[in-house]
Amino acid sequence: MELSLYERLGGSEGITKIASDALDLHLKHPAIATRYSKSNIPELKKAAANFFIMGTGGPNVYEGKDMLTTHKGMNISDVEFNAVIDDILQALEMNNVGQKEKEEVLFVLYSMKKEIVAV
Ligand code: HEM
Repeated sequence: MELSLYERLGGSEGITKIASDALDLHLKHPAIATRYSKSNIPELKKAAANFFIMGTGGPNVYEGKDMLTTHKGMNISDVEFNAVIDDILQALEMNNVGQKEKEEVLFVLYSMKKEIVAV
């Protein structure tokens, strides 16, 4: 049987590193950096890691809000959504994640677009 995406991304440790790298890239990304100017970055990194741990088939450790509630009223654009996805793909590459796993993550991220953009 194939291992879960969670396991193939390096489990909780691997995903925590990927989420942290992705957030660091967001903070340097001109299209989206200001969105996080009031955020508690360590807390947000933890929430992002836990969300991905749960969403890839790991333990159910996420205690944050659902994606629609989180992003409602933020008026997020397509450009911003693409910027977030670019950063996450770059973080996956920085952590030597394989092509198949990158494609699976991209698919999961893209499927959440309708709960995030212009909601
Ligand atoms: C598939 C794409 C995305 C995913 C999976 C995602 C995921 C998350 C998660 C898990 C949280 C934490 C919620 C909580 O702690 O309750 C969050 C918060 C947030 N997200 Fe997203 N997000 C995505 C796209 C975006 C985009 C495109 C933007 C705008 C550039 C954005 C801006 C924010 C902001 C500003 C917060 C709140 C930060 C805070 O409370 O300090 N997100 N997101």
